[in-house]
Amino acid sequence: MSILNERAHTIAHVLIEALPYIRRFRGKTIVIKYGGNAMVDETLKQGFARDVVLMKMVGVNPVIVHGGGPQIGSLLKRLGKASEFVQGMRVTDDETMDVVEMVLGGLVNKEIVNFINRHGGSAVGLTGKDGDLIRARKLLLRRDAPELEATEIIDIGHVGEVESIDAAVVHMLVEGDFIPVIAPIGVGEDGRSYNINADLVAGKIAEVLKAEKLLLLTNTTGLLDAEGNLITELDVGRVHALIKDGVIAGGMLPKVQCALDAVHGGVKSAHIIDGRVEHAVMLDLFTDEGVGTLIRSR
Ligand SMILES: Nc1ncnc2c1ncn2[C@@H]1O[C@H](COP(=O)(O)OP(=O)(O)O)[C@@H](O)[C@H]1O
Ligand SMILES: CC(=O)N[C@@H](CCC(=O)OP(=O)(O)O)C(=O)O
Repeated sequence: MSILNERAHTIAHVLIEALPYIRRFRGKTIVIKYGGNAMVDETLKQGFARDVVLMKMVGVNPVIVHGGGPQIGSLLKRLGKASEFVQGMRVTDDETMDVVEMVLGGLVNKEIVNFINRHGGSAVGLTGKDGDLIRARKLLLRRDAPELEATEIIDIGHVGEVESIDAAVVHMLVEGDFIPVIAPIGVGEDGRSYNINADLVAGKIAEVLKAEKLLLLTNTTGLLDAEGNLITELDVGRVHALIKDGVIAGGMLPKVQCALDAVHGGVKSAHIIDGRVEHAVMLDLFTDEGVGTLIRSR
């Protein structure tokens, strides 16, 4: 076979391999959590934008929820403010909340929108304030304090949890063939802004939209065990032990929690994948190559 024929053969093979997946996902909603750690360079960002546009073009409805933790961290650093996390959540005082809103609702959100639109899609950026999409309440963390034989409540400022989602604006955009790009900022009953972990927002949105799949793009090959090996499918019964032993920690805590909540809430499956791999979204959805950690209800 000539080199040209060989190339044509490979292209045909790849397209044919995608066919059953396109048929399966056509008309369905896929919620993609695009973590700040997966937005590391231009090539990856362009690859992500192309994948999302291709999904839309073949009839799948992507809804993006993005993070931006490292991007918030770097602006805080430039402003001389330290980043502090408790149980994977950023301690958010008044000044930090302003920075979070600027970075997530402004810089990061508009960059993703712009990338998608430059690659032929029609993306629209929103925060949870637009259309009253994400109603939030203050998140109070709990920590067992054996020395006091009690549970300690920790207040970490303007950090919220999702109280409710009004997805009307998202439905409207999807029906109009737009790609919604959502920043994880919620609004309280009193009109205050809340900084919400992006994984938690993605999980709830996936639930409310009855998504076919929740894809969580991060900076590891997936969930790793104590030896650093990839856990390809998460056994729900194992989760508590993994948390108790400190194997699931930091930013992986809300990720695993939201994936479990989403599948219990009706999302068919959740997948934690490596966003540092070029075209991670396309590989996961349209080929047999999907890797990472799969979480599904039993
Ligand atoms: N068991 C685990 N497996 C993989 N990553 C873990 C685990 N426990 C903690 N982590 C940490 O969680 C991080 C991913 O969470 P996070 O930094 O919040 O990413 P993102 O910005 O993509 O949401 C990993 O880079 C890793 O440092
Ligand atoms: C409360 C809380 O921690 N909010 C996160 C929101 C951004 C986020 O979740 O970004 P990644 O997905 O990139 O980590 C933060 O301030 O970093």
